[in-house]
Amino acid sequence: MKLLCLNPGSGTLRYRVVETERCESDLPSPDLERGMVDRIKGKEKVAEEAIKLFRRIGNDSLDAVAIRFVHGGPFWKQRSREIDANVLQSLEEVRHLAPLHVPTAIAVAKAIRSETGLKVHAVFDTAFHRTLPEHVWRYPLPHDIGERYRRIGFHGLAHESVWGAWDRESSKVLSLHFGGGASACAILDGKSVWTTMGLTPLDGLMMSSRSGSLDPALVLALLRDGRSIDEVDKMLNRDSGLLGVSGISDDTRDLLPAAATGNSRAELALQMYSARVHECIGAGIAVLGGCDALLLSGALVKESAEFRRRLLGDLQCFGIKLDANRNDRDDELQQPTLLSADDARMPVAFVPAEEELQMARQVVASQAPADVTR
Ligand SMILES: Nc1ncnc2c1ncn2[C@@H]1O[C@H](COP(=O)(O)OP(=O)(O)O)[C@@H](O)[C@H]1O
Ligand SMILES: CC(=O)OP(=O)(O)O
Ligand SMILES: [Mg+2]
Repeated sequence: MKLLCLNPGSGTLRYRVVETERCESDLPSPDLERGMVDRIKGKEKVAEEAIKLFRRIGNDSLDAVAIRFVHGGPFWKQRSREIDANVLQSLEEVRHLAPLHVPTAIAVAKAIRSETGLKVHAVFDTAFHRTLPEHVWRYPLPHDIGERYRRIGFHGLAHESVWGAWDRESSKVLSLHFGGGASACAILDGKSVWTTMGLTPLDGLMMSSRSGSLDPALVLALLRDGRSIDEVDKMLNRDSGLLGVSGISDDTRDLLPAAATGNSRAELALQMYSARVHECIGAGIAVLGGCDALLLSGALVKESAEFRRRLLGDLQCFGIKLDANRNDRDDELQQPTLLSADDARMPVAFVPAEEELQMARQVVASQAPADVTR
């Protein structure tokens, strides 16, 4: 099956055409066509780009389309599901739980469905985290709040694909993904056992325009001080993180040079981002009881040696030591690349997050009769 995988993130639209019969093979990339529309915001624009792409690739050369849904709503434990009007309605109901993602994915789904009679699959970024143990997924709230308000976890496509591309002999893996959103995932023998995002992808690490974790009473204080729910939602999701602190940009391609030329708010934003990553590396290692490999992925670490140094350069207490020659390169990392020194106690590597390939795998897996997530 020739599947067009569309991945609308918080800052980009990535796409890839995958021949699904080959997506599990270890042969050189089963790529037919792939790419990214960068620096794109707003659901209408993303949907327009998706349609342009679909028309260019051509209805006749495709068998189906898959769209990444960051929040799966009632389907969050499933790998994927064919979209129909009922599925779309259920996903509409969780648009507020991932406001940077779900409304856009819905707009893309509607646009593609109005263009073609091909099957369109929603692929869920949450399924990998269905193995979180209860003491991790449950919040310390009154017990009868139940499962509705629980940790779900996101970036599952990225974390699972990174784990799958790494040496599967490693039992304890800490995966750190840095895109517009950022999260960590502790993986024990291939299963997600802890992750920093929660009920929504606003939780955990500081991000490009998202605050990450805060004192929950701060949200109450903002509301009590007269801001509306929508204003607070916008502040936390769109006006915070690197953008809010720096006041310049949500993009490390702007902030790193600004910090280098003395912009103190750009420097502060980058320091705060790294400090939260340091805290979560400590937490992840504690959760796993050690760590056989620390794996980095995502656009922010892919081509910036300096950013990787900021994140990991000062963590020798954990046995983390970047090798200057391996890390300090100007080119974009494309393949799994060891970054740590030979005498480091903990291997550190960059591993590309093949989210679109993982989407194709999830569509295939959920069509198999034995699929456990159905
Ligand atoms: N070299 C780069 N290419 C693309 N994005 C980058 C790069 N360096 C930093 N970024 C930041 O990373 C974000 C893109 O991350 P990515 O994971 O591709 O997208 P998304 O978060 O939309 O999934 C951009 O919004 C931008 O702020
Ligand atoms: C889950 C999430 O935040 O995704 P992205 O990094 O693609 O915005
Ligand atoms: Mg992304």
